[in-house]
Amino acid sequence: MISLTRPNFLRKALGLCQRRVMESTLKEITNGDSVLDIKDKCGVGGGVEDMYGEDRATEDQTITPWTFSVASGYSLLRDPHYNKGLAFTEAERDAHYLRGLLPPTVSSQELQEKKVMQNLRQYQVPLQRYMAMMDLQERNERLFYKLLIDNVEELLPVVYTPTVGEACQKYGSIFRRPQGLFISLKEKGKILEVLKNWPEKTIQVIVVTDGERILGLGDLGCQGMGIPVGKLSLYTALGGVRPSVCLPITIDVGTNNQKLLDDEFYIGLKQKRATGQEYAELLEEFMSAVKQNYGEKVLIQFEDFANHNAFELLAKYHTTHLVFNDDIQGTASVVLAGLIASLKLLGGTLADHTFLFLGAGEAGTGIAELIALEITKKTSVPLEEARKKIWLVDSKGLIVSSRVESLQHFKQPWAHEHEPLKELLDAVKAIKPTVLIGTSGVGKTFTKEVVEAMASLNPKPLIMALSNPTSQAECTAEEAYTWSKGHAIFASGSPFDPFEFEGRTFVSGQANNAYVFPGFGLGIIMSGTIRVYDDMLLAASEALAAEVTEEDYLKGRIYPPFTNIRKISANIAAAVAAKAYELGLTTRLPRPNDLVKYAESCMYTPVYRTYH
Ligand SMILES: NC(=O)C1=CN([C@@H]2O[C@H](COP(=O)(O)OP(=O)(O)OC[C@H]3O[C@@H](n4cnc5c(N)ncnc54)[C@H](OP(=O)(O)O)[C@@H]3O)[C@@H](O)[C@H]2O)C=CC1
Ligand SMILES: CC(=O)C(=O)O
Ligand SMILES: [Mg+2]
Repeated sequence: MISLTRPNFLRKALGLCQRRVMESTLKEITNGDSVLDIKDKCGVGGGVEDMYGEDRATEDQTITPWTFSVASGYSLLRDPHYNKGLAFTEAERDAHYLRGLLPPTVSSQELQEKKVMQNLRQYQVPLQRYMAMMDLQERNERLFYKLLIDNVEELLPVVYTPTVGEACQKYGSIFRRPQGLFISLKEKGKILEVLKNWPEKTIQVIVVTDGERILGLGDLGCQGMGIPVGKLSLYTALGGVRPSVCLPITIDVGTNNQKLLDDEFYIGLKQKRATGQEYAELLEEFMSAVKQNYGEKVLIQFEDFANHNAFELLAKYHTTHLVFNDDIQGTASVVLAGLIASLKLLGGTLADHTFLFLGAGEAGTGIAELIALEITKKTSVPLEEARKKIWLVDSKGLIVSSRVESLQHFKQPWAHEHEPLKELLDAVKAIKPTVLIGTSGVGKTFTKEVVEAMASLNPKPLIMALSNPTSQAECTAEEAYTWSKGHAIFASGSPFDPFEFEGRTFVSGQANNAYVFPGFGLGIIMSGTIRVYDDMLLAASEALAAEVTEEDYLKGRIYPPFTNIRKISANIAAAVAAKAYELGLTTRLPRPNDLVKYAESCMYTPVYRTYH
């Protein structure tokens, strides 16, 4: 294998494509800038361009003295991108200096998968499974993704919600190796340099958090890193985006979590959160550096920011950068898909239903707005009117017009005329919703009385307990089915096991943004889309809803199983890309004829490659 080596740098074995090596080398030598970038900066045309960018126009630039070397067998075994463990063939063992470094047996990837699954299943504690999976990802990336893809229903709760929540809470203690970039206040003024320290030069998706609202677990500061890492592993496993183009980032501006500040193993800045101008300036530098380093078409997914920053960042950057807030937009698209699908069971159109939310933050108001938008697209009802079918309750009670002056801006559109009500149960009785959605981040808030009230008002109450992880779910599947006497249609943000009630087995759906963001991102990347528009979210919702089958409905679910997720992601990607082409937002031209086939052809597969 040909590899590039560099002191203080993660070693990167390339060698599968000579051209990629040369391009990458050229970027490195020129400190990440292309020759044209440098010429732009110098304001001169330069002499004859050689492929190393070493013409007169670049003479005053510092360069990194790269050397090419052949990776020894030992370092090949320790490179997670290329390691195949016992699956190296006899010929590869000869060609790549591996003789003696491995025991004699040659195993297939399938056998390796079987063994690792067997080992994983022996762990009783979910966090141990999580750590074993993270170890595998660091040891053998392709095997990690093969496991995740082939056993998605079993392993999603391990690498994602609920276990990732516990992992973030204990991240300081279980931390072994950095899996993404940490950008803290200490790096202010140097963020572009920090980005250049990442070993991969071509990045297409960044998931970034500042750790202030990790699932429903609150401020976990720097330990929120588990979330971008987990989300990006789903980009690859569920959406087929290559792992090398994914970059997890945690921005550390401190934490207000006193428990973490007092914890000797805490890995982040030991200070209270920076706010106001200091925060805005760091984020501005970050956003500029990302665009400067990776160009216009890198997708930046904001994840688990507290709502006061989340709405502001989206509003500030959606016209200048390719940004997407998963908690506001991705969640909205997934929930809307479930609602569209549920109409087959509930009857009527969306406009015929009344929606009540517990929780009026990112998820709640994001979903509410997309429902209203969909109603206006499907009927001639104006947005203002459509919003009147949607009610939200926050920590102070029902959002009503008498509260409007004191409401945050994102709640104001939902302040309808009504007497103030403090309790959710009173709101259910007064508003008489057909659909109840939990986005409060507070567990056990859909009480027996609330579910019974929903069941008394509706033959089939639709109840969604979206808060994560499981401990924060507004109610469990068992509670929803038991208290509604088997009448509820139920979905939740974190998964629940099938539940048997009076001889019938109910399989609830997982209303989680993981259904949409991987396919959504793939659609954007493969079409070279440069901005995210709401119509693309609606297209994703329609595509996901179309995947729900009669068999799913019979089991009581309004989402398809995750087992088919790669096919689903290809369809979502195609629908999103088609909408982006229609809106003129794409740069990958001409438009491929068959976007589903194109999406499938773009997908990363984790099978081992043969090394010559
Ligand atoms: N299933 C999925 O795909 C997703 C799930 N989520 C989950 O949704 C939850 C909320 O996330 P997000 O919207 O971003 O969080 P926010 O902090 O933006 O919003 C939380 C909202 O809940 C309200 N709230 C808090 N406590 C109560 C209470 N006891 N009674 C009534 N309302 C209450 C808050 O009220 P106030 O404004 O008055 O403070 C606020 O309006 C999290 O648990 C998260 O994991 C989020 C995204 C996706
Ligand atoms: C699923 C998700 O994005 C959340 O709970 O924040
Ligand atoms: Mg989130």
